[in-house]
Amino acid sequence: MMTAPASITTTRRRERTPAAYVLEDGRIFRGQAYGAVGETFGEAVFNTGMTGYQETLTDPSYHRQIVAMTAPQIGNTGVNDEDPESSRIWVAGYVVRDPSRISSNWRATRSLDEELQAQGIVGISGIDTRALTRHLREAGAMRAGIFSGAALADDATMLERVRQAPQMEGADLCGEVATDAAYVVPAIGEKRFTVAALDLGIKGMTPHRMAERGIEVHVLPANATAEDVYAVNPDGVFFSNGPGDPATADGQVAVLREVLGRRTPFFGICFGNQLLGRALGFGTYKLKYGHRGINQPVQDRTTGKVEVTAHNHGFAVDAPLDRVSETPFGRVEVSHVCLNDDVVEGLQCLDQPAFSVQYHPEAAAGPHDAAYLFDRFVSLLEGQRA
Ligand SMILES: NC(=O)CC[C@H](N)C(=O)O
Repeated sequence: MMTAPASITTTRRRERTPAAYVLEDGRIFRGQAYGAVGETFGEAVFNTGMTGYQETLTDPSYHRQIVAMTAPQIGNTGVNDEDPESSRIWVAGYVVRDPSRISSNWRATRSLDEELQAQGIVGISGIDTRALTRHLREAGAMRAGIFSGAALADDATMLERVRQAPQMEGADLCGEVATDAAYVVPAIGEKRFTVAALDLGIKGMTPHRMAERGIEVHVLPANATAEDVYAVNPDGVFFSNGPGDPATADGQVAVLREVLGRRTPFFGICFGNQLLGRALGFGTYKLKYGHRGINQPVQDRTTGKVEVTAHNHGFAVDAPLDRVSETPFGRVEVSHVCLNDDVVEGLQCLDQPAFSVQYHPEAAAGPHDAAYLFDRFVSLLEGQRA
């Protein structure tokens, strides 16, 4: 008799536990419990990536968000020990159309359903995620809740609970996901530079991409001061991605202004781009439904090239696309723009060794089109030394 190869694990068909996904505006989707049974609240968002669900689930920027996957079948390659971007799943809840009942991959150690249950992540399956996505595109991201098991109640009660949950606008969340203690990611091969990286919810691949280029990365807690930053004697400073509303991060903006004042090379990703925008004097605003996925077209305006890029942002920088801006730290231009909707995707200082992007050149998951940005950072570090 043939035995199944070790790489294939099958998931027991779960008994159908009814679940409801309740949106703040009263729209309700009914399906079955997926992952843990119970209740959870967060901002309803959708991700258009067809692969990379493990990286999505463990990206700390998804803290307090209920993520729906637009790809209809999720879980096909199970869960492995190599792809997580942090030590745990951060999404507040998970919404899928059709969970794969078979996990088939040579690296898989367990099924996604088992992993969601083990980490207590409440999810829902069997709902029309296309209708959900169309609704969120029309009505905008909003608060939501998943209810199953004993938490499933009458519609009015569930809706009331959703409407009591906190909003994403004004949420200060970096401190809830970032490291408490500083740590060092050593350079791979010969050490060329030291960088102080503020952890605002950093993904594991980011320091790795720097380490690959000879950078020793000192990852610092979100509340690190300028003194802490300069205590590591950095050749450059990096601000990471992270959850929540950038308008709340006044402490980090003050640190960044000091970095700019000292003309230390700076690179920011995502939340880090929003904070560079704020440090330069621009505002930030909430997008209607955000950009989340691994297939967003962005134009690098300095080269004219279009990149396919990974995104996870619900806020954006409010900077003019059509002209160079004068700021207290010199001239600045919008270096990258999203071709779907003209949202600012990057800032380039013209009189400072500083730049940032709103998207994810570390590509975990996602295409590697934007990896050159880490090389641009290395050029800034080299330039400072010359
Ligand atoms: N990935 C990120 O850094 C996200 C930044 C911010 N929380 C946003 O939603 O826009």
